[in-house]
Amino acid sequence: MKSLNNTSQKQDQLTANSQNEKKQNIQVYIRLRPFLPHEEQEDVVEIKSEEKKILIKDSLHLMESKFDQAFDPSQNQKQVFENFKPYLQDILDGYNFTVFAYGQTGSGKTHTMFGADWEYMSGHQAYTGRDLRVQHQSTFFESLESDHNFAGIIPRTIYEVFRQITLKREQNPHMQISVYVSFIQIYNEKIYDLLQDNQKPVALAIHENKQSGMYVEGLSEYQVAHYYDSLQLMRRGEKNRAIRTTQMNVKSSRSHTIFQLQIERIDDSEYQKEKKKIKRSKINLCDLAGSEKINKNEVMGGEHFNELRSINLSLTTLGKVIHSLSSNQKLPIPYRESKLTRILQDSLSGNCQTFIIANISPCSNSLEETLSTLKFAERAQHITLKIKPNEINASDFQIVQKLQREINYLKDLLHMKKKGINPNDIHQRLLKLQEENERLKKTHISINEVEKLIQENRQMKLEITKIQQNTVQSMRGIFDDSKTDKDTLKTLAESKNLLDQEILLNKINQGDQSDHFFLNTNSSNQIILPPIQMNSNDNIKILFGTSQEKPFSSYNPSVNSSSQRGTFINSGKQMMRNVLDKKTELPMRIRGKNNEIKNEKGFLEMSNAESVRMEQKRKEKIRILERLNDLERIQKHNQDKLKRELRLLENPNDSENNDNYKSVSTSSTTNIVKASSFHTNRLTQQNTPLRSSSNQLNNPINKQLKKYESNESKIKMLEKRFLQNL
Ligand SMILES: Nc1ncnc2c1ncn2[C@@H]1O[C@H](COP(=O)(O)OP(=O)(O)OP(=O)(O)O)[C@@H](O)[C@H]1O
Repeated sequence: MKSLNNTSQKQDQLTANSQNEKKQNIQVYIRLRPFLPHEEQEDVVEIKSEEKKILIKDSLHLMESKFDQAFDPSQNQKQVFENFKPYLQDILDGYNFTVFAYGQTGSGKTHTMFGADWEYMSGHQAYTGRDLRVQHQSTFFESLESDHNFAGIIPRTIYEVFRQITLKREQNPHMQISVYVSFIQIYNEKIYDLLQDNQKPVALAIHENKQSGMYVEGLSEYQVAHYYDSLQLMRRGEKNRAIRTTQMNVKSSRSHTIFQLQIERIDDSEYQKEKKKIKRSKINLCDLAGSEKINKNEVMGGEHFNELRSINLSLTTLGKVIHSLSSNQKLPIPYRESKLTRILQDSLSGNCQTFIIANISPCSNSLEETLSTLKFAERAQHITLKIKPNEINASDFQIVQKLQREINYLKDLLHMKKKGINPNDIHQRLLKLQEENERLKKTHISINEVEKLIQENRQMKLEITKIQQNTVQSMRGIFDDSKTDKDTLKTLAESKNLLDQEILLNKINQGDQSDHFFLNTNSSNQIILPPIQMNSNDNIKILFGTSQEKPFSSYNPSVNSSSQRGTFINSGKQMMRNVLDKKTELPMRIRGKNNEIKNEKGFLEMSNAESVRMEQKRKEKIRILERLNDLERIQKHNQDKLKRELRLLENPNDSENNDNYKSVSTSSTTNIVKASSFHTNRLTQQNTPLRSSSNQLNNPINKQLKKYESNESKIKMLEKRFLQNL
């Protein structure tokens, strides 16, 4: 099969309208997947890839259709991607790019977009060998150049974008290019962020504005510096995706997903400074949920039925939108009837180079669905899009942002007025609150001694935390100094306890600086433990650095020879340190209402094992904090008692304070002296008994002190129990 392998061919299809504007039809590619092992091999669908045609022939149908490309089952992932590659050359010039995979359930959409399914393949005859699987998997991570069969369009597009960025930077070092990744899921007609905590899914809303077109409010956008970060985010999202086993597919995607890359490019060179331009492009890579007929004979749960209804609603709307856009009559376009069409509105009718991959199955029992997919694909071919680069002046951008802020401020004022609140009132209230705070602070100073005690308690709390940490370390530390580094690594790989793994890695980090142990590192500064140590996928420790510290800043995807690669590899220990320090954060921004952007720190998972470890740590932290809160409550109770005591001493005639004081025979001054000496004693040597004149036992202060001491011992007991429980 010949692919569209050069830019000139592509240019033929584009009609220059104005200087940078081009007209282009939606490009439609057909991909026929191979028969799966359990499927009966029949000869009803044929692909003539040279002629870009598909032929359907069975007893009832005979039909031939031509598309922009037609891929037969022998064509691998790399060959398919080669057809998109030339279009990605424009991506840094501000052109938008969308690919979506459409087709019946089980027709190969996820395979095409993401890549081969490792888990499923491991059970496959041809891929049962664990070593072979591991080998393929690491190929997938290491270099897409040499992987032909596994990685799909999404990883290959990311790789290509970063390759383009490297080339652009080589040409112009003043070029500032930022890449942001987000990952959306549309499930049951609700939009979710696949990169946020999947335990608490929050449905997000879509908005539109002139600056950025359609956008999802609250969606996280992670800033990534290279291919590996983006790939990790892709895998994190994949894990959070809704899937189900259906009659047609063991792992059927029940949601539409859109993996987004936003690229912002600013030329910062001197001669550009006056008229600095920002070029922005958006890449949407969509894996649609598969169309599936409701089978009357299948017992289907309510949830499954709802999924199907939502999937069918959005796919029917997509069909209607395509029909309206491709027809000559001016029909209303029902974008708003589903979330999918609303999000894809820009890609379907606006300023975007759009590609549809129509996936089909070779089986005769899927023929009806195949024909419906082909009908959809034929219509989509007729849609023409006007494409131009997204470019704005940097100064315009700043002005727009400032205006946006002002608008928001005015909106807030309006909102307050509507609610009957005078903004001046709010200011007054704020001032009063500040005054009140000042007053409270002063009162606080007058009970200085008590403050000291509080300080002491804080110190105690710190010590408790320290003890806890030491206990955790000593209880969990399993490493043995006499072990060789190789043994240490072996223990690490075999260890089921993730915390043990971390401690061991820390030991390696902090330990002997000479190269006693051997770590495999590849071209991309990944660390791979030797295969003999692999018991499960989790033991393959492939660790990634992140953009902030740039541990892998010398990463250059364009370099292929292994000798050149060798020069990139730092010391393995150094890299481990990079990974184990708090380097798991990426800059992240979240789009708010009215296109405001909030900058935050985002977390990037290292691996499945890593994420489990993080979760364990989080739970541990919560548990410890809860315990500490308990302790703090008891301490506070004691402090309050002491405060009351002190107040009483300062003002002994205050009858409200305590009736017991009426019976105190000694003078108030004496008591004050005693109380202060107690506090001083508490601060220096806790167990020094209080010396007083006569009726020690009857003295109410002593009674209180006794109570305090008994509470103290209670606290100690609690601490002890707490530490034992750890
Ligand atoms: N080109 C291909 N080569 C080899 N195997 C393939 C190919 N396309 C699909 N498959 C296999 O077919 C099965 C179904 O594919 P996949 O899950 O990608 O379908 P899908 O269209 O995404 O389904 P759904 O809509 O239900 O999620 C998988 O086991 C996949 O590995």
